[in-house]
This record gives sequence, structure tokens and C-alpha cells, in this order.
Amino acid sequence: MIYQSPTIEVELLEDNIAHLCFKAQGSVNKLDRATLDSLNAALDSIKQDPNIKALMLSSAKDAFIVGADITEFLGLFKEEDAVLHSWLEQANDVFNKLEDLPFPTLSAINGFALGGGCETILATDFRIADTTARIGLPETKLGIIPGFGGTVRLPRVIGADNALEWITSGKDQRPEAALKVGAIDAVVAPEQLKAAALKMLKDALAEKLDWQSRRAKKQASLTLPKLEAMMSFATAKGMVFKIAGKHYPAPMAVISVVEQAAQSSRAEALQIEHQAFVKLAKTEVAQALIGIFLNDQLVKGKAKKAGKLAKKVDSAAVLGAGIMGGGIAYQSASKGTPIVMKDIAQPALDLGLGEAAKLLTAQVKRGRSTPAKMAAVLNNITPALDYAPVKDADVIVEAVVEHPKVKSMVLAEVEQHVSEDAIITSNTSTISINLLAKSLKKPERFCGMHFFNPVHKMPLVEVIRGENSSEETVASVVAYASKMGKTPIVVNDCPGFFVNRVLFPYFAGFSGLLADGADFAAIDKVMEKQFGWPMGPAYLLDVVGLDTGHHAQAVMAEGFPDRMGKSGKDAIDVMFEAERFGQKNSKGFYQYSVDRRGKPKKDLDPTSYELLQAEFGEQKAFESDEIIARTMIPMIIETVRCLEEGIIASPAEADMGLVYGLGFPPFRGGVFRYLDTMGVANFVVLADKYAHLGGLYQVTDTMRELAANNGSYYQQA
Ligand SMILES: NC(=O)c1ccc[n+]([C@@H]2O[C@H](COP(=O)([O-])OP(=O)(O)OC[C@H]3O[C@@H](n4cnc5c(N)ncnc54)[C@H](O)[C@@H]3O)[C@@H](O)[C@H]2O)c1
Repeated sequence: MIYQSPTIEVELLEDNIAHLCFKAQGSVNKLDRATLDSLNAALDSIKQDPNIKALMLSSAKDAFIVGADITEFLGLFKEEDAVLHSWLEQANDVFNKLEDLPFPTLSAINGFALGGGCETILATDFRIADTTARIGLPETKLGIIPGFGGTVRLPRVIGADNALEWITSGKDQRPEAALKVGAIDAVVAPEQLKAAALKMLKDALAEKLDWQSRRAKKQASLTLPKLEAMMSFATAKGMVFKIAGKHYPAPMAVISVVEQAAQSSRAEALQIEHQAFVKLAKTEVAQALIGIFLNDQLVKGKAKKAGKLAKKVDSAAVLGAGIMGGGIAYQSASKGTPIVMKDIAQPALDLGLGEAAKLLTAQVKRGRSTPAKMAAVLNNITPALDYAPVKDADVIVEAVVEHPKVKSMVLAEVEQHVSEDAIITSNTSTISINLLAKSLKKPERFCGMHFFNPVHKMPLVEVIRGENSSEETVASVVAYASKMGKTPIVVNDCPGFFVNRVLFPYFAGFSGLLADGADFAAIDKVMEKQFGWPMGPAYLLDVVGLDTGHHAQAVMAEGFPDRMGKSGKDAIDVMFEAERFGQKNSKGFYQYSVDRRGKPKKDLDPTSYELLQAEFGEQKAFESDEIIARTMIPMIIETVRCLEEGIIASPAEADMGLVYGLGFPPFRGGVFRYLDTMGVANFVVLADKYAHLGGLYQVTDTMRELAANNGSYYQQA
């Protein structure tokens, strides 16, 4: 053995080829600080061994290296610039040492080689992957750029255009795609990886492959004629800005870095990369996006743990084949759990199946599925008008009309037709789970399973624990939601559960502004362009449906009369009473039509302005700060209340619920990250300024205390 540490081993193989193997003790190899130190020491041992003629890197795990250890980032990025610079210098010395070894080097890649893992393989002369490999630089998704030489080496290996596409999109690439652009030299079956890698190194030793010229190319300037280079960077900037937008600076920074470093030496190019890295690492966007990554891991970890307590779900049933029932059936079937879709009306079943077929056809057209797979998914959905086929289902999701009496009747009915240990859930958006549980003989087998519309797109499922729901029931529903490819978050029962409970105060803030004469389109513009929501509140209400919104608002008012009770008519009432239900009947705040190419179109409609003016008087202009404050303060305080009351278990889960369920702008990280970023004390001052607007603007005592102690919701790393 030439070198050994808890994460790396180096041994000498035939023909004096050294083999450096990453074998972390955990489930995956990561380039944390300890592993980087080990890699450095391992390379020193290799350099000092006069027998070694070539080096092969590989992994003993299912993945090569998944990347840097992101849990180290938030703390590290808070350090002084000088500390960050020296961390980058040290790390890059290791990769340079690898790149400069006086003999041919090769990476044998299996599974993920992402971020730092990808930068490791770029430092070797050759790269050979097996068919399981996924290679990429996802750093821009975290609001930063590669910092271990990725922006320097990748453009020199695969060309600037390809490299910019890889890095600005952050997507990982399949081995065939990586081979096509020259990121790797060969793809082989997993069982052939080691033999093929050794053969390639032997060919290099026998001078059949010119490893020196490859290395030289990687260290030379980018070979792009000047005019072409300018055009290519300018085009990339335009395209990337269009996709990433002004709130996400990292992808644009990548283009500047590659452009600036095009003619630089390795050392200079790395300096350019480091400067940009440190600047981005210090941004609130990076803190928010890294926070989301870590929260997502926490939520997934909880779901995985629940899986141990869960009952197996091999088959399911959904009651109601409407918008939601159809979506749930499609999602379950396409992720491999056969599902019975029961309704009382044949036309509803036809519509539900038709919707599923439409989604599948679109996938086939986009080349993401095949007609055979499409047929298999459709075969996994069994339409039914009676309960007979439901009897063997492990989980039942009730998704009939939002009416307590109908739901109670349907739940009592289905309990008679299913096995003793089947789990029963409801997709209600507003009705209390504890209330619905009363219609069941065995309420311990019941909980809420709240999907979001459209089901195939929205990643969140709220799993609502009723007072009698057993842990096994909740765990099984969490496991089923994960199996459906969704992110489940467990919440406790209350009106609106978590997501709708915090959404309606935001709508109330919006209605308050309209009552004071604000223009809904101006509000939408500020909330979309400036705050970053995918849709402003007026547009969102049109999409949800103003009838649905009107009904849910009444439920919330009844549940929280002191804060959400209404004193007079608001803008939602005005639209509802004028039967302007939103997109579903082509008119709400806006009017909807299709353009000449058949694309949906949204326009201003004088009628909705007339209706609002008749109720609230002349229009008045508001500053964007006031618009943001008056809509966001109620949502933020209600989110805090949900945490204080134990409706949601942690700030991390609340923030993920908001991002995944409502599209809360990811670059802001969620309500709690937003509060920590602006400072709880600053928020309290702001909210107090608007306290006269009513109960939704009153901060809680605990918030005030936290503000006084200069505290935060996330523990500082
Ligand atoms: N639409 C949304 O955005 C959304 C989002 C989350 C949750 N939800 C909830 O999902 C549920 C369904 O909503 P939807 O929008 O799909 O409604 P929908 O009106 O589109 O569909 C309801 C379906 O239930 C069927 N139905 C009625 N009585 C039935 C019975 N006894 N047995 C079987 N089927 C019966 C109807 O024929 C209809 O096809 C509601 O509780 C709603 O609050 C809706």
C-alpha cells in the first residue's frame, strides 16, 4: 500500500500503474476538507515513489465523487475573503499537483462525478466512464460557480460554447453526451471499466496515446478567433440572462469568467475564477440556494426515515376523476403504482383518462417516453364506477368535490369496501382532517394527503396528521408520496393546513391594497419582477379560480376570525359576485383568450377595473416597497405562527413547503431564510409600521423576543 486514509487508498498495480481509490466510509465520496487533505497527501506519496509510471483514479462506491461537502459551505462562506481565498488556493494546489504529475493520469468514472468530482476528473489526462456515469458542474444552481478549476479546464477540454452550456445550466450529462463533446474519451460497460482504464494507460505508456499533447492543450489559451469569441460570449450572455434572469447572477458570472480568462495562463485563469467565486459566495442568493439544497436533503432524509415504518404500497385508488383525481392517477401510474380511478360519472372518467393520455402523448412527442411506455402507464390506471376494484388498494386518496357532507359520506362508504388495514386519505384543501376522521370507524388509518395543481408539475404533497392518525399511517402516506416522485412534508391539522393557511393572509394583504385603490396589474408586476414570484397575486387567484378562492377564504375566516375575519366586501368578493372566476371561465382580474397560434393569452380587461372602481373608488399609485410589505408581512407572520403552534415542524420544512408548494422565489430561500437575511429586528420594525392594518400585521411575542436578542431562525453554522 502506497497510501491509506479513511477516505483514500493508493496501491501499486501491474506495470507500475498506481491506483488511487476513493472509498469514503459514508454512503458516497465527497470532496470535503478532510478528503482534500487526504488527496493532497496521497499525491505527495505518489510523487515520491520512483516506481510509479502512471496513475488511475477510481471509486469503490456507486458514485465517483458527488461533489464538495455542501454542509460545509454556509459556515465557510461567512468567513473573511482572505480565508476563502486561501481555501481555494489550497484546493487548487491539489488539483494542479494532480494535473502536473510527470506521467499519464486517468479517471475511471462510475456514477456521479459532479462539482468537485467533475473538477477532479478534469485534472487528469484521460477520462473513461461506464454507462452509469453522470458528469457535470451544478454549482450555478447553488448561486456560485465552480471553484476548483472547472471554469478553467472544462472550456479547454470541450470548447467554450459547450462548457458554457454545461456550467450555466448546471445539468449533469449522460456519458454518451459527454463523449460526443469530448469531455470523456470512452464509455464502457461497468464490468469493463477497470480493464479498459488500465489498457488506456498502458497505451499511453507505450506512446500509442499522446498524453503530453493533451495536457498541453488543457493548459493553453482558448483557441477561438477573436471575432468568433466575442460573438459566442455575447450570444451566451443574452441567452443565459433570458433564462436565469436578474435574480440569479451566477450563470452570467460564469460567462464573464471564461471570457476574461480565455487568453490567460492557468495560474491567472484560476485567480479570475477565485475572485468571482468569493464574490458570489458572499451573496444572499448563494446563502438562500445553498439553504434550499440543505433543507431539501433534510426533508428527503425525513421521508427516507419514514419509509422504515411505512407499510408497502403496491396499489392505490383515487376517488373522483376531476382535475385533481385525474392528476393523481396519472402521477401514481407513471411512477409505477397501479391505481383505480373511481368516479360516479362516466364522462368524468373519460375526462380523467383523456388528461392522462394528453400528458403522456406530449412526453412521447418530446422524446421523453415511448408509445410502449405510454401504454403501460395507461394500463396502470383502472377506471371504475363502483367500489369492486377498489377493495385491494393499499392506499385510497379521496379527491371528490370540496364539500364536507359529500366527503364524509364517500369516506364512510369506501371504508366498508376496503381491507381492514388499508390507509384512507383525503386531498381536501380546506376541510379539517379531524372533522373528516369522524366519519371513519378507524380514524387511526386516516390522514390528509394534499396535492397541488397541476399534480404532475407541483413537487409538494402536504401530509396532514390528524389527532388520531397513527404514525404508521402518516409514514406510509409519506412513503407513497415519495414513490410518486413528490416531496412530502408532514404538518398538523388546522384550517388551510400549512400552505393555504399562509397563502390567504397574503391574498388578504393584496385585497387590502386594492381596497385602498391600488392597481392589481401594478401589484402583479412588482411581485413578479421585483419580489420574484412566478405569478403575482391577481394572476394566481385567476389560476386557482376565484370561486375556489372565495370558498377557501370563508373557511379561513371562520377558522381564524380575529385575524382573517372580514368586515366588508373585498376584491375577491367583487370578482366572485360578477362571476369572474378566472382562467376557468376566461375572465377574472384579467381576461384570457388564445392567440392566432393557439397559445393562451392574458390581457387587461376594462370591466374588472370598472367593477373594482365602483366598489373602492379612484385608483391610487403605491410604491413598490409598500406593495411588497403589505402583501408579504401577513404571509410571513402567519408562517411564523405555524411554526410556533407546531403546525409545521421546522423552519427548513416551512421554507421547502413555500418553495415547492407556492413557488416562493428560490433565490430568497423561503420565509425564514428571508427573515434571517433581512434581520428579524428589521422585520419587526417594518411590521410595526403597518400594525394599524389589522391582526394579520401583528408580530408575535416570540418574534419580538427573538428580535430583541438579535436571534435568527436557522442556527448559524
Ligand atoms: N383544483 C385544485 O387546484 C385543488 C388543489 C388541491 C386540492 N384540491 C381538492 O381536491 C378535491 C377535488 O378537486 P377538483 O378540483 O379535482 O374537483 P373537480 O370538481 O374537478 O372533481 C371532482 C370529481 O369528483 C367526482 N365525484 C363527486 N362525487 C363523487 C363520489 N361520491 N364518488 C366519486 N367521485 C365523485 C365528480 O364527478 C368530479 O369528477 C377537492 O377536495 C379540492 O378542494 C383541489
